[in-house]
Amino acid sequence: MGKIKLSSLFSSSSNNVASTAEGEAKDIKKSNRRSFSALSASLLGSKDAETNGTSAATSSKSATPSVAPEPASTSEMIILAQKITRETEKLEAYMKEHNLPMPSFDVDCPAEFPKLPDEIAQSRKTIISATKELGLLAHGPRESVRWGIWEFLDTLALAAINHYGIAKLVPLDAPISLADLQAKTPLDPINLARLIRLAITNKIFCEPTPGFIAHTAASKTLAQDDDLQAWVGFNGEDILPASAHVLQALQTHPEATSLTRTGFQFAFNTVDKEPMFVTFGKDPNRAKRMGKAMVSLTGGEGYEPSYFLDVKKGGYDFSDVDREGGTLVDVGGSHGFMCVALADKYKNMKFVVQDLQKTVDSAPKPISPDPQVAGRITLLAHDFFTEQVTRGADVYFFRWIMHNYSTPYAVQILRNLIPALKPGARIVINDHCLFEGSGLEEDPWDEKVMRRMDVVMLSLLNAQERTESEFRELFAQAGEGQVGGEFVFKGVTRPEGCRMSIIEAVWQLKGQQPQATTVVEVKEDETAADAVAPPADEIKAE
Ligand SMILES: C[S@@+](CC[C@H](N)C(=O)[O-])C[C@H]1O[C@@H](n2cnc3c(N)ncnc32)[C@H](O)[C@@H]1O
Repeated sequence: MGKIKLSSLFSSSSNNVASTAEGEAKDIKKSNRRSFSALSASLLGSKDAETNGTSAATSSKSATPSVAPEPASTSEMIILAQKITRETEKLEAYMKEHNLPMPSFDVDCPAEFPKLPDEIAQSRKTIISATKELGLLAHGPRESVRWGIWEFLDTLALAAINHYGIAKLVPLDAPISLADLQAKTPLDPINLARLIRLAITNKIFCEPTPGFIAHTAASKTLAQDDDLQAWVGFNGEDILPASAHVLQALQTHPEATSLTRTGFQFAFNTVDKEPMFVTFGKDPNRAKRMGKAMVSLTGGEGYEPSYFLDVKKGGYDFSDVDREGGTLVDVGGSHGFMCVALADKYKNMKFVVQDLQKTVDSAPKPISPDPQVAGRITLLAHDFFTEQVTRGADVYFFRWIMHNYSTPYAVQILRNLIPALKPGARIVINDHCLFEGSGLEEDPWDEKVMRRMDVVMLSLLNAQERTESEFRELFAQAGEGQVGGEFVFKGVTRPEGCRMSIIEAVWQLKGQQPQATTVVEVKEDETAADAVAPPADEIKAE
């Protein structure tokens, strides 16, 4: 199967939804954040959740299962338990057949699953989501709410363990007494023991005999993986305090669009002073931790750049641009790793990686050991809150950019492209794209990750993940008032197995079909460091 066209998954009522939503959007033009989710949820109805690994039994009474329905007398718990057994047997059979180590909490268990074929990967996802659902049912409504709210305490314990480097202090091959471990940390014995014992309830460390701590697979992985430590540190010490202050931020500034009035600023006393990225820019250790955390995230399952490249599985096909020797601009492209991967695959295209001066300066030089690749990639300092300087390119690419900004900022970023756009220029966004409503079409585990990411974006940046309608609306707002041209929204696709979607629009002259020309004028070269406007700490978009 190739690309999944998200809009094609909707029933015929989706057209009504889109037009109703557009109508609604016009009515609320003053509103900065537009969500069509509630509207869509009621109109769209539920899809066949079973095909996506969702529990049809618990997701929606009206879902149409693709397999024969279970007898009416079978409880939801039994349906889930049977599903868990069925999918676990499939996973186990595959692991046995391929001589792979069985998952275990044992210290010697590998840190992650090997790459699994699609069907077995789906079994694994189903096990993850169905066990969660079964657990919730077994808790019952009141108890699941009562104790669900305490999940932040698990985060706190892990954050503290990570902060004091405790995983690295526990020997890999033998238990250590709590007294000996305590001697290596500034924590007192009671606090050390209580934090570790809470972590143990999540299979992070174990206590084989009372008072002696040893590694499990998870604690050993934490001890050995620097990027994972950074991920836990960034989440535990930046995101956790920021999210704890979101309510305060929302009560004070309910519009929640400014980069300097987020939970992050309330947590770190920088309200109305500076956005998070500026705070990090002043603290190299914190900035480095966030950078490494991003490496951990983007190298993780479902986010690898290879998804974008693999055309057979729904990645983006640039062969036509390549044939013409066209140019792609990676806006906010960091150190250019996506362009290196693309240049490796497409041998004629040219690439411009744009980022802030500091990031450009710290990029590896040469950008690739292969001169054929490096020779076609230009690094350019450019602030995307100023007018685009690379004019006439074929593609403007934004990966993990739009979700960092609330609508006024995201619209400004798109508007800044307009003076540079030739007819037919493509704007390709690589970001999460949420399903409308409560995501019944989404794999439940992916839905959980994306919804959590959405709230992380709120906590740090007053930003958001978006649905297809919301992306469409971004382009509509960015094109408003333009006389000559317009953004034509092409839609959303999603590579198989990937959490990120590909959202595309084309710039075309009003009333004309897109033309494909490939004249590229790069106005500045990589040595033009002084051509960069100072980074816009805060734009005046509201
Ligand atoms: C979340 S990262 C995404 C990086 C890369 N596109 C990727 O896929 O990993 C956001 C990037 O935007 C850059 N950035 C932030 N503000 C910027 C601005 N005003 N102009 C240009 N780049 C900016 C950051 O330096 C960072 O590299």
